[in-house]
Amino acid sequence: MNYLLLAIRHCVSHYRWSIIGSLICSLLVGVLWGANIGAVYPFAEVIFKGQSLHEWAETETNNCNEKIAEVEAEIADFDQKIAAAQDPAQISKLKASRDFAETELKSWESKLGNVNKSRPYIDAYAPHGPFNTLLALVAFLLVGTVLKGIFLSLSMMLVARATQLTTLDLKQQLFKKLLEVRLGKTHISTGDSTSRMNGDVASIGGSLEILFGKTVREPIKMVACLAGAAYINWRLLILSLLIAPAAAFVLYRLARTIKNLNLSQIMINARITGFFIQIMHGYYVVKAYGTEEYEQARFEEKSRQAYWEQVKIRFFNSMVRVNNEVLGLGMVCLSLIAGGYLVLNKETHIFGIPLADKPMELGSILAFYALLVGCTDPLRKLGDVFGAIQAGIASAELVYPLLQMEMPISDPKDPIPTASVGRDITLKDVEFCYIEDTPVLKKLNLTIAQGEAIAIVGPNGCGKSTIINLLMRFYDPDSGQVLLGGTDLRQFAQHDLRSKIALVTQSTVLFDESIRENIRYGNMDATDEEVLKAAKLAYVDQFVQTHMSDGYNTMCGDRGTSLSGGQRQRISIARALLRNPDIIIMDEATSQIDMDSERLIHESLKNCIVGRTAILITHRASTLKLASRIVVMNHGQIEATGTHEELILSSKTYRRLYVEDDSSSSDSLVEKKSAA
Ligand SMILES: Nc1ncnc2c1ncn2[C@@H]1O[C@H](COP(=O)(O)OP(=O)(O)OP(=O)(O)O)[C@@H](O)[C@H]1O
Repeated sequence: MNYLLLAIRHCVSHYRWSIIGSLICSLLVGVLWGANIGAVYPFAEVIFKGQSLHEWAETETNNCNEKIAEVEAEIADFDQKIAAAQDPAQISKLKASRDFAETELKSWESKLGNVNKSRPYIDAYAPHGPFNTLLALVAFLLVGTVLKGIFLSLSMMLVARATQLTTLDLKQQLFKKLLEVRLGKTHISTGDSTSRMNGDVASIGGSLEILFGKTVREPIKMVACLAGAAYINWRLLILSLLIAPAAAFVLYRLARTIKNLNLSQIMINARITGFFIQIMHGYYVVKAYGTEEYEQARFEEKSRQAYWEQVKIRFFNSMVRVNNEVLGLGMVCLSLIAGGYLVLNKETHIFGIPLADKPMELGSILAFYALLVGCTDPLRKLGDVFGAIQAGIASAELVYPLLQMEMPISDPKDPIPTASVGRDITLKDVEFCYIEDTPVLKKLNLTIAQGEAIAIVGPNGCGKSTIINLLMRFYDPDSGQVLLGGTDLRQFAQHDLRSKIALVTQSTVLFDESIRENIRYGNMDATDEEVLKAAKLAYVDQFVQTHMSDGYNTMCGDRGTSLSGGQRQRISIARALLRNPDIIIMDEATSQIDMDSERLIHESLKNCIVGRTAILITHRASTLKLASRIVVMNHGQIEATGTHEELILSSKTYRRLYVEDDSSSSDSLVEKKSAA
């Protein structure tokens, strides 16, 4: 419950007036519910005795006075007998009977007091004649029900406002957190993130709505009924509630089981979501390799697990309902037996246990039963929502630890502005591994002077992109330092650092927005003219004018899939150019550019890197030519540094990658690399 309490606290502290308003409305609903059921008492009195309220009050007053006189006489009799008695045992028995008569006297006096209090109102307002009284009661029931409906609706609206706004806040916080904590070595899968954001937040919102709605309203209704029943006969009520502790224990055990089942269900659903997203992304691979049936079978296996968990949850939820219905029925049965015995035999005791001060009348026992039956409806409704609350508790146990997760990559308290340092980059004794004991970078040292353009080459998996990950501070090194202008990157605010860098990655990521907006992503403040200028420089304009019917408004599709690989890369280069960065990083940024465009784009890249620190990870000879220095990496270390000519002589890895084929052909270089 702890984590759900955080959601409750948020809801109450941020939307307190809605919650207070809903509580007041719920209270009124409860009172009206009890009052409507309590109306059975005068209704029964009128129907069974054919009296108006005036006559009833008259009869009650006379009846009470008679009873008071009778009991007073009894007490006086007991006093005489006690005074005359010798045997201590008999005296104590007489005293006990006298005490009981005293209680009965008080009860009649209290009833007389109540009747006397209500008489002025009955005299002033109550209708005359039994039928008119009946009509007034029916009108009271109708008005009560309409008012109850109005307050119920108000309460539901106010609760919905508070809980939906809390859900919205939670989504915002979670979105912000997911943007932060997926950096570094924290592994949060897409399936888990999606599941937390959609299913779990909605489940928390749903259980808050129930908690502030039904779980407040229904118990108030129950309390109103129990209070009415206690007013009629509290001893009989306690007897009726004897079954409650056992039912509460069963409920407690069921709660734990349902919560654990919900946790496991959420995990399975997250795996299904992750699997589904993966298959949708790899749709054409599935089709091309004809693995539909295989994937269908995998999907079915995962879905079946979820199905079984769901069946178990449904079973235990139904047990809650059964438990609550047994509790409700048990209460009514116990009171039926005991109350029936008292009324039929005009008794006040069962097995010597006093259950009533005076013999119960038909009207009061009927009202008592009606009030107990009035408790069973809220009990049943609470049983129905119990499972949803347990699901909310389980979801909160997954969402809140994520929200409280420390940022794996954090900003310093007093960040140094990047404007105050140079743009030279140094990697000093950098060691890094993604998985423990599997080093990717090993004591790596590299310096890139301000304004220098270097190319990094090396076989697949040697750690080139990992250097970029550290430069962008997507990860921090395990040991050693990455420095900008001599200052450790950890001393800068991440936003400030990244604002100085433009990154073009091999797998271009475009959003399902227009081409214009995808370019503008590089600088959200750029004007349309600036966007167009960058687009022209990156040769986006060329294909937009000839191929795109909607021009720059053409939508790029889900992850840019409506465009070709080369078109996507050009857009991402335009995006980088628009950023006007101090440092430019190109990770295989031109691998999909066609031969025609290659020369033109390289002209624009050449202009782009002038005066900037540039890091080019490339397999293309033409891009290599843009660099003043080439760094050769192998097994997470720098093997050699130099110009193309120097490296041919000094580096075995470089020779293996670039010289054994015709180095003037960019195509052959790419092929050679792909085979590596
Ligand atoms: N997120 C990750 N989790 C675990 N291991 C990773 C992760 N990213 C990369 N690696 C591993 O780190 C090593 C270096 O990867 P990196 O992407 O830096 O290589 P690269 O030189 O850029 O390769 P390529 O030329 O193929 O792009 C590889 O062995 C890779 O499997």
